[in-house]
Amino acid sequence: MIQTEHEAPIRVRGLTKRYGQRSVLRGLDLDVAAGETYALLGPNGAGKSTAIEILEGTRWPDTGEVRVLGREPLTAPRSWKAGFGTVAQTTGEYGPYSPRELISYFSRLYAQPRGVDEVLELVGLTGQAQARAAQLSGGQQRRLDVALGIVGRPRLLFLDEPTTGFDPAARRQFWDMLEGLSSEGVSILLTTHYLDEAARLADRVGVLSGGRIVAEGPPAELGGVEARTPVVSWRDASGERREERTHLPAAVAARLREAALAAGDPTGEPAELEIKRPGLEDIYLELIRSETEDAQRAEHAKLTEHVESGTEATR
Ligand SMILES: Nc1ncnc2c1ncn2[C@@H]1O[C@H](COP(=O)(O)OP(=O)(O)OP(=O)(O)O)[C@@H](O)[C@H]1O
Repeated sequence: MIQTEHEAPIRVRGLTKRYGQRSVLRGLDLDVAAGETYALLGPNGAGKSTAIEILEGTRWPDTGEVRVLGREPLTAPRSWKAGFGTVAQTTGEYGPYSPRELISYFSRLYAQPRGVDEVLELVGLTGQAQARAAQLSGGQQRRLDVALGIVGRPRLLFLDEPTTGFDPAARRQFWDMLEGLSSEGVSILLTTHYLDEAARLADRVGVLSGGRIVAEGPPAELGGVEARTPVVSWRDASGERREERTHLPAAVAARLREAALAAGDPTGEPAELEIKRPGLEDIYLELIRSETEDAQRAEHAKLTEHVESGTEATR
């Protein structure tokens, strides 16, 4: 079926994937809208690369519905691949060629490629255009991966941990480039372990844990209002570290000051007072922690049930 005007570039329903006995995706639902940047987050081994490889048509799913640019990846014609660009987790092997030669070569595979100089400029490799790709630094090779991913003017871009190995200035330059692509209407599905990267780039983030998206939303809203409750912490008179979650941190600080004054401290300054608002990283870590605990409890309950039913059977 051809993509309808209103069909999202990525639509996934109930996707499952096992490697042998290990169930990696257990009913993944995912939508990425036209022009949207979506960051897929999750701990090592959560299945992010597996999901992306299935979307790109390089890995078989077990069950579920997957549509990318209006096609099922496994039955799509070769021309479908020209609609998206991909930057895999590992850097390509570029042999003895230079970035200019490689970009020029890859550009011939597409109907309306970007100009070679434009691509070099976009990824910040103009100065290394003639160098041997194999001799570029790790971060520069990664930029070359990106260059080859965008040369075909894709409508959709898959980026699997694209800025690993970038220095801070290169990351910022890369973010600007992605924002430029996004403003041209390119949809982006990104995986990253850098939460600041997700917060800066993504319209929405999704947390993959236990084979499913367990939380999803704009970076500033993930986890809901409760998860963002400020935490006031201080050290009390006995030296113990205390903390209080509150939507009124100034009121708590004022109360602590009153108490310190009343206790005879003329400064009224609570020891080591801090007010912290949980950021995306704190919220993400808390989500993963509670999901892992839930999964361990479920596993434990299953095991106990199994042992008990075995005991019953031997009676
Ligand atoms: N070809 C394969 N055969 C068997 N197991 C695999 C294969 N590819 C991945 N796995 C396993 O599937 C799980 C998910 O791997 P995947 O690479 O999709 O995770 P990820 O979320 O991308 O991890 P990371 O953040 O470390 O890149 C891991 O436990 C991994 O060992």
